[in-house]
Amino acid sequence: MKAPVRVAVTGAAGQISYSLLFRIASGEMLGKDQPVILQLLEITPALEALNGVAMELEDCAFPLLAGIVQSDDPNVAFKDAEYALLVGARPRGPGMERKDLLEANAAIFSAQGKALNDVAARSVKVLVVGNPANTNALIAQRNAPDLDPRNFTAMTRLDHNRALSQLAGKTESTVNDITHMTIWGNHSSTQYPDLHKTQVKGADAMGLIEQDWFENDFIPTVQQRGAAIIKARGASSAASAANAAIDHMRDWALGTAEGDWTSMAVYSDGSYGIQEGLIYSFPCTCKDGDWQIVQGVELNEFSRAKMAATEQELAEERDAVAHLLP
Ligand SMILES: NC(=O)c1ccc[n+]([C@@H]2O[C@H](COP(=O)([O-])OP(=O)(O)OC[C@H]3O[C@@H](n4cnc5c(N)ncnc54)[C@H](O)[C@@H]3O)[C@@H](O)[C@H]2O)c1
Ligand SMILES: O=C(O)C[C@H](O)C(=O)O
Repeated sequence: MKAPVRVAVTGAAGQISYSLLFRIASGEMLGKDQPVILQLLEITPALEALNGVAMELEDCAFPLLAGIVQSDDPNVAFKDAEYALLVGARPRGPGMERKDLLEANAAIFSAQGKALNDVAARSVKVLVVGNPANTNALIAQRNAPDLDPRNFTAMTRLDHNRALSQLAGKTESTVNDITHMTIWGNHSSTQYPDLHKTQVKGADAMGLIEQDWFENDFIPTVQQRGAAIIKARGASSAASAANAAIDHMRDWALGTAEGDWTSMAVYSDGSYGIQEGLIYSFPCTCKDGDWQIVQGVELNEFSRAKMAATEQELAEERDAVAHLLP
């Protein structure tokens, strides 16, 4: 049996975590041979609820669950963590503007970035789920100067999975038939779900669908799917978000499928002309615990314009919190 690894999860008493933690503990994220110690962070008023979740985790008697730490102190929850899933965030309140939301979360993610910098494993793999996820990841990264910026990622895997299902439905295929899906940019309604390299049973997806469906149905459906779930459920997506977080971390740790890629919001190195330092979603492959941005994807004018629009939004989000960035 391998030695246990420490997996920190924030917002651990929330809706996403209620699905996520049980799947991490059962080995779905890091493999059925990898014991885990869960290090759970919550705000002080939620510690009692968190204790209830911890009791349920115990009651599952997961063979791979080697320990549970509960805390309201990021320096405790992130201590020696090799994986950190930052799920907890301040939700948008009544009358709150996007800028207010950015600022409220900037406080949380700068404190958590500092704590990761001080106490986490040097190779810690950080996934930010809490919204606005890309900019929260940027804030955490900028507050962790001793860690490699490549350690910080944000989640667009839910958008990627949504896009797979929409295309499978349209082409009367299954998600297993589809490869090379790409989400570019921000996890927001400006994201660009791109089918120009996507294949369905080895055939070009764009040859199987109409341009009108791509532009006026597929793209807005994927962009607006989070809002559609909120409208239908009266609460934001939770189980599907947890599932995407598992997929993102599993691929990062254990590798993407041979010959395919996934979508991850990662530290831009200037690839495809995207401003360096933004946390932008690109097509990525993962191997040996590391990710690479897929190079050489050809882009037409339509794609370039969509990619620039979502880049612009991320630059504006960064600028709105610039006074809080070190
Ligand atoms: N990236 C994505 O694809 C995606 C998808 C769905 C939801 N989300 C986002 O994920 C976040 C969590 O969603 P949820 O449904 O679990 O929300 P939730 O409100 O049920 O849970 C959030 C939890 O975070 C905790 N929390 C708040 N501030 C904290 C802090 N400073 N430290 C630790 N914990 C803190 C809260 O007490 C709460 O228990 C939201 O921001 C949501 O918008 C992102
Ligand atoms: O859109 C939201 O606010 C929720 C979440 O980010 C989602 O994509 O489901």
